[in-house]
Amino acid sequence: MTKVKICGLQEPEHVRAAVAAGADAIGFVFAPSKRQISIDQAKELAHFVPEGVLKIGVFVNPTYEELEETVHTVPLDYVQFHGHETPDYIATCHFPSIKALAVKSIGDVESGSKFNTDYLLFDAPGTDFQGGSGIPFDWQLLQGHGILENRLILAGGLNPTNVGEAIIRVKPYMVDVSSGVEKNGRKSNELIKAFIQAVKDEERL
Ligand SMILES: O=C(O)c1ccccc1NCC(=O)[C@H](O)[C@H](O)COP(=O)(O)O
Repeated sequence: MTKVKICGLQEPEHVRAAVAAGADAIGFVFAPSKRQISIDQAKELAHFVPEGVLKIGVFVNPTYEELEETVHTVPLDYVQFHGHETPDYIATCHFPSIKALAVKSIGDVESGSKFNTDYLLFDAPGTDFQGGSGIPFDWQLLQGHGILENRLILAGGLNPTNVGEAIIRVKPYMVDVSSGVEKNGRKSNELIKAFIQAVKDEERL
């Protein structure tokens, strides 16, 4: 089944809801964002994440010291690089990792081959590439990139209504959502449940 990452969680009730609904991964945003949390908050939230559900930290251009402290304190399973980090920088960090790339053209998709990370997350472009925009990009740009299949995480504007079609068209290893499971700027237990159910329903068809 396509794996699911619920990103930008800030409150215990939403972590619990995501885990109960069957999320495979939980994302904590440490980068400047309306969803940013501190290392101590993430450590508290991590108590609600059982073994087997991945804890992924989202960073934008972090220092090695910041990564090391966060990975060990929370603790995290993966580091998600969401800024302008170079392949060399990521390689020297030696953490299990995900590189996020903003997709405007086929060249952006192809640039993924430069990164020796565990996964590549393809997201919508922002103004200065950050994440959590809630805007989808042209999935057509990812079609036919089967070589990425087991490393491909699809993000950007997914929601309970469009995730089924996204899975059919892109066949990602994992789907990632943040805005699409929020109501009035806050995560919604109902939408988290609906999103994960929509992924499961797609697999049953
Ligand atoms: O979510 C944020 O606020 C954020 C801020 C800065 C860098 C990355 C951020 N999010 C990373 C994610 O993995 C999001 O889930 C991904 O961009 C998809 O977001 P959305 O389009 O809102 O579903």
